Amino acid sequence: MKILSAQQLAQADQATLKSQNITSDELMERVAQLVFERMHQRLNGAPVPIKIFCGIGNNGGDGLAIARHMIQHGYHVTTYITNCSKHRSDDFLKNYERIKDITKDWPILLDCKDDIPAIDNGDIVVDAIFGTGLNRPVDGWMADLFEAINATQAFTVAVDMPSGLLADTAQPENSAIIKADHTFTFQTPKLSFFQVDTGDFVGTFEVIDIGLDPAYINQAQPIATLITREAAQNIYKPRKKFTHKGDYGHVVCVAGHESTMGAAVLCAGAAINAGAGKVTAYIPNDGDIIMQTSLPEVMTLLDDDDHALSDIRIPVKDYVMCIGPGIGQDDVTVSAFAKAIKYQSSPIVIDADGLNILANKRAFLKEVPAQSILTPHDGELERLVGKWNNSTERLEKAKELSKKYDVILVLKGAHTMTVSGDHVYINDSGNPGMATAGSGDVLAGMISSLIAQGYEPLMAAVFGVYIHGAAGDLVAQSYAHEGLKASLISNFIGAAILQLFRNPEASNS
Ligand SMILES: NC(=O)C1=CN([C@@H]2O[C@H](COP(=O)(O)OP(=O)(O)OC[C@H]3O[C@@H](n4cnc5c(N)ncnc54)[C@H](OP(=O)(O)O)[C@@H]3O)[C@@H](O)[C@H]2O)[C@@H](O)CC1
Ligand SMILES: Nc1ncnc2c1ncn2[C@@H]1O[C@H](COP(=O)(O)OP(=O)(O)O)[C@@H](O)[C@H]1O
Ligand SMILES: [K+]
Repeated sequence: MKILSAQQLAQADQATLKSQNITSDELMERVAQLVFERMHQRLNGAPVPIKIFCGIGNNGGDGLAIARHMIQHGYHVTTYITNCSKHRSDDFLKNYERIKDITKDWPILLDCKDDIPAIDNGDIVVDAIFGTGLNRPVDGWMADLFEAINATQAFTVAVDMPSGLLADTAQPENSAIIKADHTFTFQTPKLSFFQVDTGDFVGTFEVIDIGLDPAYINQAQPIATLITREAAQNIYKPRKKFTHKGDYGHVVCVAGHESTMGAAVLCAGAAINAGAGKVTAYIPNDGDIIMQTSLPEVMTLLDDDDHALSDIRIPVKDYVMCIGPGIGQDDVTVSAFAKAIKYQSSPIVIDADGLNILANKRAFLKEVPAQSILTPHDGELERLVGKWNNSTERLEKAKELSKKYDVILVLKGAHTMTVSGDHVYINDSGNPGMATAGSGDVLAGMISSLIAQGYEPLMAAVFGVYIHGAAGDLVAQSYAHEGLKASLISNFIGAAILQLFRNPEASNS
């Protein structure tokens, strides 16, 4: 699913008015009707007090139109206008008149801190103050109002976006933002919904298709793409009947150190579980028994050193290298790593200590083959690109690194972002149970496995990340977040691929 910028959405809005020959007021009415229907479906006429806060732009106009529908359906609605600017939009003013025609009274105007109404924990708050038109930080009494709303337990529903949140530009520190429990967002989700410093303000969210001009949406270059189940289905490559293991590639996992052989086992195991034809683990000599007893399907190549990797020689043709899980940073290993990546000419996957070595010895970055995949968590990313002040800057720094060295970055987190030049793919599967030791090793093995099977590196990363999260989601259904561990994610890779094509209704029955 495309993620468009606030500016693109405003253009889509204009294109829609033209192509569908409707007025902006009619579009606002359509939007309000769609939000109202969803709220009505859930509330089912409940006599709960609903407090709708409306700004004076089009987001406020939406709020007023939603309020009107709710009042007409017998809901207990109080409508407030936050009188925060002299510039009232035309469609706000039309809806301001219309609601008065129904209630025979004007909505309550809020002008200062003293006007902020009491909000009870049992109320429902609808936030229609600011949407994509926010153009400066919220301050003064409006910030006090946001704080008052956030301080209550009242269930808060945001219209299009939580007010105070920017859609796709850097959010200033300590911004006043309404913390929504649920957000009805229009046409496409916004980039800030997926960023670690802003995503929590959105609560759960629902994308409402408001019927914006398909021609505009189709040609628009998205600022990011959300990888949903449907997107993952389209990337999957089914196997052909007359094939053999040679068709599914060979992964060599260069991994492990005396106290971290588990990382090598997890990485190689995930490479096998994700479908590679053959997997070899290149490990310190003492790791042989551990690997061979843990994973009978995996072959081993042993380093001369018992405890660490000291000289990585791989006498095998045509393989995909995955290097880094649990290798440590002993001096011998750093030199061996440099030599190993220098001899690679096709894309490899670099994770964990492989990334830390690259951060310490930046000259090695030039030796990384084009289109290789680097899979940093935020600690590793910071070592590679330096500190950032906000998520927008984090993403910009990652794009720069990706372009400078022609590599693909998998920025791991709650919504893992795969960055290739200016293209960003945001993952929509996974859960907090996956924040557990070794789950990154599993991901690195999976992505290498997919490259070995013929997926282009970028698609291997995007699809691998999705299936990794989906496997984690299946594990969580039986083991809860707490019981989820890395080896279980690996064991559920096949189930996650099956689940991609299972009819969700059939699987519930
Ligand atoms: N495109 C679509 O798909 C569709 C969009 N639709 C809806 O329109 C929404 C966008 O509406 P919008 O452009 O009128 O902007 P909006 O968010 O109401 O805010 C602008 C107002 O706020 C003010 N203001 C801003 N910052 C402020 C601050 N910090 N503190 C105080 N004031 C501040 C600013 O005032 P000014 O800067 O002029 O003084 C201006 O008056 C969008 O989110 C969606 O809900 C649908 O109806 C149809 C389809
Ligand atoms: N809150 C979360 N929600 C979804 N996925 C998560 C969350 N936290 C971590 N993950 C995923 O778990 C994995 C953790 O990787 P990493 O930090 O490298 O672990 P390790 O180094 O222990 O192997 C990543 O794929 C990341 O996206
Ligand atoms: K809002």
